Amino acid sequence: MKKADLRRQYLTTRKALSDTALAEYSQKICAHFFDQVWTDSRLTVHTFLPIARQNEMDTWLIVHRFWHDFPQVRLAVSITDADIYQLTHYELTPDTLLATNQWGIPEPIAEDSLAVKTSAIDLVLVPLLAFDRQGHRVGYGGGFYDRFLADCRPDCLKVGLSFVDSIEQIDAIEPTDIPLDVCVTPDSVVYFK
Ligand SMILES: Nc1nc2c(c(=O)[nH]1)N(C=O)[C@@H](CNc1ccc(C(=O)N[C@@H](CCC(=O)O)C(=O)O)cc1)CN2
Ligand SMILES: Nc1ncnc2c1ncn2[C@@H]1O[C@H](COP(=O)(O)OP(=O)(O)OP(=O)(O)O)[C@@H](O)[C@H]1O
Repeated sequence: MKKADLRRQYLTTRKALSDTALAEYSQKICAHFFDQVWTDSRLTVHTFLPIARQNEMDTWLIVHRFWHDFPQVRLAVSITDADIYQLTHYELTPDTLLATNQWGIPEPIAEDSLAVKTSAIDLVLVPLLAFDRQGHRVGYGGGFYDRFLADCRPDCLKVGLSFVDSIEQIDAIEPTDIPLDVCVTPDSVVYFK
């Protein structure tokens, strides 16, 4: 199936999720991530912060678990520059003030935050709408994560978080598409290599 069709279909599916289902799926994904994916050698972890109106995975559950149980881990989140399709990264602490951008994404305020270099990131939690058996993904179509992941260290672990199971195959994969290493769903953890 083509990316544009998948995007439409899975945006509709996700927007129809009840608050109860959203909370249950988010809790299951969070539990699988800590039980099966994260290891304590990964000290700088990048996450997205959820767009509430898009019913994205509630990554705040993961953030709070890190703050509470693993305070040695440095969390990083991005500011999105839509003009150049670039993400720049900053530390996220319990004291970080956030402002919501035009897409409903909570972002730190650059002047008040410590910058984090892409090369320092050990693990990235990747937002997606759908993924396939090879680890390819479909996002909102901006190519923000393709560019970001291309700049990450080769040993940086790319972890997709998905409410749905893998589909057979995403068509028309481009050379710029960076595959995931692993994807966590409410029911399973899928490794691609
Ligand atoms: N939480 C989160 N942060 C993220 C991403 C993401 O997918 N999730 N991104 C991943 O790359 C980047 C932002 N990408 C985006 C690209 C387009 C739209 C957008 O056009 N939103 C429309 C509605 C889209 C629709 O419903 O069809 C809007 O808000 O009006 C939003 C975010 C960086 N940060
Ligand atoms: N490293 C790159 N350099 C230049 N263009 C790129 C790069 N990566 C992706 N693109 C372009 O960005 C566009 C959107 O890519 P794609 O449809 O894969 O987005 P997506 O993965 O769904 O979105 P996102 O990464 O924002 O979640 C494509 O036209 C692609 O060619």
